[in-house]
Amino acid sequence: MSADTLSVSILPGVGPQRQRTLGLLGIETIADLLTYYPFRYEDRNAKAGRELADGARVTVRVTVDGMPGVKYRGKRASTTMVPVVTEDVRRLHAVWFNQPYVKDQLKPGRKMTITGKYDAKRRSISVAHHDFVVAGETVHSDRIVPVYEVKADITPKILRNLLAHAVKTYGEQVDELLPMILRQKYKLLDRCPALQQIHFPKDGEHLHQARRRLVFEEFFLFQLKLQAFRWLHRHEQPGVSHPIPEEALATFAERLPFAMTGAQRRVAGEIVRDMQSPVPMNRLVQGDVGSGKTVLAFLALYAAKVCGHQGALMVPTEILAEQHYRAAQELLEPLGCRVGMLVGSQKEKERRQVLAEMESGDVDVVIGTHALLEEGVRFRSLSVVITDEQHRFGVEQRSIFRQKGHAPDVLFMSATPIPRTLAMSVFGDLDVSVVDELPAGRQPIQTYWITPDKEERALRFIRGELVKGRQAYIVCPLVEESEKVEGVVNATALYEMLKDWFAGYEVGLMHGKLKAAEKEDVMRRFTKNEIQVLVSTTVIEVGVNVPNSTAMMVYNAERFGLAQLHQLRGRVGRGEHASSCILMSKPDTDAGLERMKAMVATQDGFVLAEKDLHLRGPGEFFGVRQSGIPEFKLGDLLQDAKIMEVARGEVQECLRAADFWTLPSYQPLVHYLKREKVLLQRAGD
Ligand SMILES: Nc1ncnc2c1ncn2[C@@H]1O[C@H](COP(=O)(O)OP(=O)(O)OP(=O)(O)O)[C@@H](O)[C@H]1O
Repeated sequence: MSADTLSVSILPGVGPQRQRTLGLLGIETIADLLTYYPFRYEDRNAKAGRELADGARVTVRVTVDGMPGVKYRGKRASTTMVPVVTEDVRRLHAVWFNQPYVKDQLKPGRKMTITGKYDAKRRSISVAHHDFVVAGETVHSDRIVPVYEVKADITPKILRNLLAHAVKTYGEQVDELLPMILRQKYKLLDRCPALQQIHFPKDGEHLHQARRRLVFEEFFLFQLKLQAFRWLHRHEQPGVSHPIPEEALATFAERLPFAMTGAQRRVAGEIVRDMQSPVPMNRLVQGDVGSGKTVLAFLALYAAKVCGHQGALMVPTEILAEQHYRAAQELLEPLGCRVGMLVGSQKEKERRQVLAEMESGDVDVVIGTHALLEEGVRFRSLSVVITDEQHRFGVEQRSIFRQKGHAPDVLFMSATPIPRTLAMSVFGDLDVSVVDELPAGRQPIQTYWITPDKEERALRFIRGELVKGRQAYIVCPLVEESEKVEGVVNATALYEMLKDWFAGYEVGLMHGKLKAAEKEDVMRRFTKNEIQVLVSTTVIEVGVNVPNSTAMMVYNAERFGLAQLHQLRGRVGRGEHASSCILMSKPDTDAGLERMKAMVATQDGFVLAEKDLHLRGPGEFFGVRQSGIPEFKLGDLLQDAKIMEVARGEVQECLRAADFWTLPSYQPLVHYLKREKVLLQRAGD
């Protein structure tokens, strides 16, 4: 068995309790542990007293130079202070907060290495970490020290011990995935020394080399998954060719209550061309919020039916499935398409019926959630698969979905503008269409940023919209009181308050903790204008479409990222009426302030995404749900963009080689693809 699959429970000192905590940190196997990377490093190489900079976190070697004193403030708070002298004879004070017990160890003449923040005015260091020097021994802190996220009984020290043991015992046994030829070409460390150095770096240069190797590996494997998926897709001939008659397209366009925009027509043309070809389609449709992507998805589903096949649309939430189901029924049923829906919360009887209809071909189009991926879900002849907000479904899931048809055409829809600087390397495997035009007649959304003292004025403004017959969303970060965070509004309390405020109108409450049926009911009533004000958490952020809503107010707007605010704002301005978005916040950071300003300044999702990326860095930008891209453990898409480019090119080369799937040196990669379910194992493999 390779170390990749061994459980951490084989490590000394890991009993059931620690194993559980490790599990909470996402560490189950030895491989998980070895790739549990530090989130930062501290340079604990000792500095001389004269090199200390005010406010900096520093490490110095000192000798205790007097008696320690402890002052108590109240029952628990204490300050322990002792005079010390540095090796270059500067006198300072070392200070410990709330650790009175260190006093006993601070004997005059004792040598130690302390790390902490230096205050030049007081000439003191508030100690966060100390190590006493035992005669003749080198101190462990005199180097670059990794800092990990830890939890409960897994302290930094325990984690480090486990890592030391794992690296030593199993480091040699972890699978080396990168082919030798690439390691040589780019002078990359082997995997074992790289893991050793990333956790226990000898110095800055070793750390740099370790990181370079592991980031390359991470990006390479990411690209491999993407591109192998596409490769298989293309080579699994024959795909389905859809000879869509011109008249069918014309009929579809006539049924629409509006004329398509130029951008919609262009993208529709690209989709139709892909579908006509026997090479399976693999296309991403990117479009800003409200640009009208849904109709393009429906067109593809309809085209499948016209050609005698079936189409499926998979969306991330039941709210969306329900919304698209209703819209698809309205548009497609008069065109002779039978539409079905499959979601997790359906009653067994309903579910069985729709499953039977899908298998027999009694439904042509199915809209659903993850439930579509389950075993036992079968189609008579699935030829088009569409996933909305594709990033929420990994390659593995796409692969499972694809197996339910015979090399079906695949279309991804995304409302997340991925900054152009990154799109190339991240969507390296897809053809991309951009719906870069909003439907005619849309009025710009007026965005206001206000401070909380203007809350009443804003609510009065919203009432004004209701009087005009419009509807409103009021969004806040938390669901209920129990999650209480100082100064942050929760939906349940806000709902209670606003019911009175908007007396005479129906106020609804929506959040992720409601039962599926309740959510559906609230959403249906809001869509029908039986509810005028919807108080909600961010569950409404993706795709919800109620064009009569013209006002949105966001409480604690500082708690949301730019991309998320943009998505939220996109829930209004979807019809002919002028709309407004009021962001209420008192940002306490510069970045928060910048976000508010950016939201007021522009409505262009691409501009905002670029800004967000630079304000927060890719880690956080891509970490949020609305992102677009998986999180990387180590790689940083901005800083390491070059490595991603190179990895992408190398993967292309590998896959181009005729013998990729059989050559022994690539076998570890082929096994990796099987393990990751990109390459589904066939019986007998
Ligand atoms: N060409 C058009 N002319 C007028 N209205 C349109 C046009 N295309 C779409 N619409 C309408 O615009 C609204 C938004 O469209 P849709 O829901 O498809 O947006 P979307 O691109 O999916 O946005 P989001 O990503 O925010 O969900 C819908 O009410 C839709 O009926």
